[in-house]
Amino acid sequence: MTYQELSEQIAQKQSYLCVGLDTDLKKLPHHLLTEPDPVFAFNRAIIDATADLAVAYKPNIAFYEAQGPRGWESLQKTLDYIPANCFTIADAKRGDIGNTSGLYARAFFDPAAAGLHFDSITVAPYMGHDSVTPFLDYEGKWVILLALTSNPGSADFQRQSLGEQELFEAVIETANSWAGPDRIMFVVGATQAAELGRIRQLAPKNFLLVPGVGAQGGSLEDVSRYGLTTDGGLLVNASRSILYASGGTDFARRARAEAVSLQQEMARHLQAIR
Ligand SMILES: O=c1ccn([C@@H]2O[C@H](COP(=O)(O)O)[C@@H](O)[C@H]2O)c(=O)[nH]1
Repeated sequence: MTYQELSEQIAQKQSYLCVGLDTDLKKLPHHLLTEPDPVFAFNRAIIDATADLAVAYKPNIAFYEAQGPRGWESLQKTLDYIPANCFTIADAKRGDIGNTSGLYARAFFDPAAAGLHFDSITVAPYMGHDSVTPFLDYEGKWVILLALTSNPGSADFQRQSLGEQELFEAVIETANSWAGPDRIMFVVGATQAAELGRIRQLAPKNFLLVPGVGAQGGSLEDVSRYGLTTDGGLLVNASRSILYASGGTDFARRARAEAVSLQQEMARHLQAIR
């Protein structure tokens, strides 16, 4: 999906909601456990309940890898089920020396070589340009670099001062010399909304993937106020608050209600910046 198409989806749906598919077998409603593939059955119901409200889906790969080969099968079926007008994110946080990154890129971007067909992947920037560019070799695919993450440990390295800048700012500035905002996004935690003004100065056009509303307590209002651009410019992720709104047979209906509430707030913020 291109920058323009993503921006159009946001305008059409009046939403910048990304539903995180952090599907944990231990948290699935009991009635699904007799399904041949409970993880896929759950994801399919969540996607059916939210596809008109979400512009993106983000399976966190750890939840699938932890299930072994069955997990990869559930992931492939889930990815195939996501509607074409939704942006897909492999939240895999990869990155290694160039030849290894090339294989990670193939695994997530290249169905012709037995890989998956995600639009984008999250990448840790720590190993530098040659660990990231192999992902950019795939025309039309996106890299989402970890910049300022939502967790308390983000202070350990990302907030370290490098003279005039902090490390996360250097990540954004340097990565923006590798490719344009049509290929690179940054992860900025919703719990870091206070830094969004500075981040927007360095990355005025890049989309930001913002996890941390809902279960981690980040504020959608603050993120929207400082992060929205006229192109949209945000993908705000919620995983547990949507997926596990109910553990019963009404889980999909309750998930939808959570997504509706986020989408309605997003529509208000989008209207305010027009
Ligand atoms: O800084 C980051 C980067 C990634 N994540 C991931 O996003 C979701 C958040 O899930 P919630 O249940 O909505 O808290 C999860 O997959 C994380 O691994 C993040 O939270 N923060």
